Amino acid sequence: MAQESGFPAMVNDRLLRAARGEEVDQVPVWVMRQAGRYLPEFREVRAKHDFFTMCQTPSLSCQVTLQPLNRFPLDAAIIFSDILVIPQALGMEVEMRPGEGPVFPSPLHGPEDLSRLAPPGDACTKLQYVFDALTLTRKELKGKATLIGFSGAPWTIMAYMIEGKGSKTMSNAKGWLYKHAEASHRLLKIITEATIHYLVGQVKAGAQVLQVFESHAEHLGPQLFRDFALPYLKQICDQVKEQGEAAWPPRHSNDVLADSVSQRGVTMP
Ligand SMILES: Cc1c2[nH]c(c1CCC(=O)O)Cc1[nH]c(c(CCC(=O)O)c1C)Cc1[nH]c(c(CCC(=O)O)c1C)Cc1[nH]c(c(C)c1CCC(=O)O)C2
Repeated sequence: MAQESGFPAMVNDRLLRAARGEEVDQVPVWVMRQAGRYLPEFREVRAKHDFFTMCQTPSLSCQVTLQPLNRFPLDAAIIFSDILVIPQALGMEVEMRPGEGPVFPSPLHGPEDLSRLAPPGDACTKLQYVFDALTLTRKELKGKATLIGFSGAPWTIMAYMIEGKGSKTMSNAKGWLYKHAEASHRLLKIITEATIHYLVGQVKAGAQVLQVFESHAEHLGPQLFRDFALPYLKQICDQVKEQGEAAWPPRHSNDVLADSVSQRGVTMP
């Protein structure tokens, strides 16, 4: 594990052990959105900085990632960032509006808008700040908890890029799947390629476990999910494992991945 050598030894590897199917003394615990507004110390930092400025500043990202661990005996830290940094790296503007959530001022209206996107291979060079935040946080954790990296899954990211904000029905994004199936696959491929580079970069930077959030899976029936979500999730799992192999002992986790890929929220040991 060449990339691992620069980091402190693990004092608590409960989550890593469980992810590999090994025995653990206790069930590992971490919390969805464990860094966030419920913490007064988070709100204090947030009052002074724009959301994406916090994501883009490794010292701030590290600080708020560690805040919940200072209060609770959690077994993992999930890096403070957002799934929408991928559309940003592809050249789209995203704002985090208080009380409203994420908003894209110029979402994708039709297939002709795909020409606005930056090449996916270049996207990661713009996300160096996430890699720096991961490396810093992994060191600061001093082995007391597992560091989790993450991304959104392609369909979920595509839906945001088209809807431009949260939506109860995702009707515009679903409309693309029917009206512009070929362009939908082109967009999903772009997001998939950027995401693979991004997740491999996260592993190299110090992430020990990856989560891929398919938060909008609920809007797809089984057939649409099989056509527009599953192949891209599988490609991400296969290629990240292949390319991240030097940083990742390839144990029996492939089977876990294959089985869990159809679930909402894929955890990659
Ligand atoms: C869909 C999605 C997003 N972001 C994320 C998902 C996938 C998980 C899920 O299904 O919920 C993932 C995410 N977003 C955030 C994290 C950080 C790590 C952690 O869990 O502690 C993670 C893992 C920070 C955040 N991301 C966001 C906040 C709150 C923003 C603020 O402080 O203003 C945090 C801490 C904002 C965000 N970001 C997103 C939405 C819809 C919102 C608005 C919701 C809200 O306002 O609570 C997009």
